[in-house]
Amino acid sequence: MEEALALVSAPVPAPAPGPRPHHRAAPWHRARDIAVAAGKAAPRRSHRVPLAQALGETLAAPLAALTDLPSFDTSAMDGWVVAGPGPWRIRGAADGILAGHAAPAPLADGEAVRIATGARIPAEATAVLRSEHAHADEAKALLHAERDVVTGQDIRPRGQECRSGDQLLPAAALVTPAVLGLAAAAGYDELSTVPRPRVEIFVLGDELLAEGLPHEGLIRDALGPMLGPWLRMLGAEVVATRRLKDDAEALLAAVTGSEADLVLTTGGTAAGPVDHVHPVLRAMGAELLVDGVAVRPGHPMLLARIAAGKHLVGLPGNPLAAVSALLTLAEPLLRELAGRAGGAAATGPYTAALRDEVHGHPYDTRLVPVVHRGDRVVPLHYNGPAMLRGIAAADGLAVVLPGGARAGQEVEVLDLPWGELGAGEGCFT
Ligand SMILES: Nc1nc2c(c(=O)[nH]1)N[C@H]1C(S)=C(S)[C@@H](COP(=O)(O)OP(=O)(O)OC[C@H]3O[C@@H](n4cnc5c(N)ncnc54)[C@H](O)[C@@H]3O)O[C@H]1N2
Ligand code: MOO
Repeated sequence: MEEALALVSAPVPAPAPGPRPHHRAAPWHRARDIAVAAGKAAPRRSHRVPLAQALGETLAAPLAALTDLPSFDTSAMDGWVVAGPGPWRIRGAADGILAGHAAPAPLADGEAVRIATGARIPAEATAVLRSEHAHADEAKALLHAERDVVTGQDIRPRGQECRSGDQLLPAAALVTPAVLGLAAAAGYDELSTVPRPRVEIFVLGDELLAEGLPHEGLIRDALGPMLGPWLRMLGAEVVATRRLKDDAEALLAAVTGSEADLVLTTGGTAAGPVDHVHPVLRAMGAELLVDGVAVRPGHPMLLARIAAGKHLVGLPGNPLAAVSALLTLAEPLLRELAGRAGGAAATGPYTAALRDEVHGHPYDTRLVPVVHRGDRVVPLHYNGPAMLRGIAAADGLAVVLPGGARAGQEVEVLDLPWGELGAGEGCFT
């Protein structure tokens, strides 16, 4: 302890004695708004990447078609392409016209030729007959239709889906596998996207073990294995997750040396003798944008601007408090930095009715793990600040305002990024 206090004293200023005053705690919605504003104020970035690397990023500019789609009149079916009314004289080679072939010779009125799905329609053709709706006579000279033929049937005209230059998707659209397919069809080899924000994670704590069972006051690090994958699901590139001892000098060196857009620290946010995050931020001359939030769990969370366009989010060490801070401060900031805020992926919070009553905190907002069941959300037990058992069975966090919420009351819900995978039936409710 002596040693730890000595380390904090020079050159990093020691924390103020006694508990940190709470007058600076921002209301929960205000804290999120500040995180959004911090993200919006950061410089916009974009890069050009091959299609395969763009997955999960957002479009930096609208996606305009580089070609008509389809780029030529094309057959929608395997069968016969005909000109004029039938019956038709069967023309030419047995194979007919195949997809990928050069322009076929024009059809004369009264002619039919075999055609494959996706093949180019010859000039003067009027319709395509599916093979199952037509038959040739025994001599294979004449083709007869087996049902009425409508002009233009089963021909996809050039430009049916889009014309070259048409806007296919707006800027900020999330690049999904379907978007990669559309971009390729529309002629793109590369896309201009917003790069994933780079995040570096520093997990603080002398008491943390990287493997094995807890023993002699040491506990497993629950945040290192959780945060990287979670941040990737939020669209971040995690450059590293490093465990640091409770050492102010080491933390200062790590934070100042980081090239990430967002540094995440875990632990050390409170006012204990080895809680070095505040003193390190002071030593760096960082600007504290949020210093405590009126939310349970996680109230010592903080957000600081540590350099132009670079931020630090301090997550409290209690694991559920860290999740609360991740979703309160890091998620909205990253959504802005990743350019996801304006796109269709930005569904934002919504409301749902609680199945059961949730007791409130007298002054602070509570974030409570819930799981969707039908049109209701069920609050989960094991939601204490040090517990992950509730959140591990959850697919959302309910925002319970001071005073609590009755059964049946609508509350705001923050989806967890794996919600669509579905949470298993838990025995926790
Ligand atoms: N005097 C006060 N003490 C505390 C206050 C306060 O307002 N005044 N707030 C409490 C609250 S609320 C929280 S939350 C914690 C926040 O603590 P820190 O951010 O400083 O975190 P630590 O003290 O380092 O750790 C707290 C707790 O979490 C465990 N921990 C830390 N890292 C991990 C990890 N990676 N995996 C699993 N568990 C972790 C650590 O062992 C502690 O048990 O402060 C309260 N105190
Ligand atoms: O933020 Mo603390 O999690 O209330 O224990």
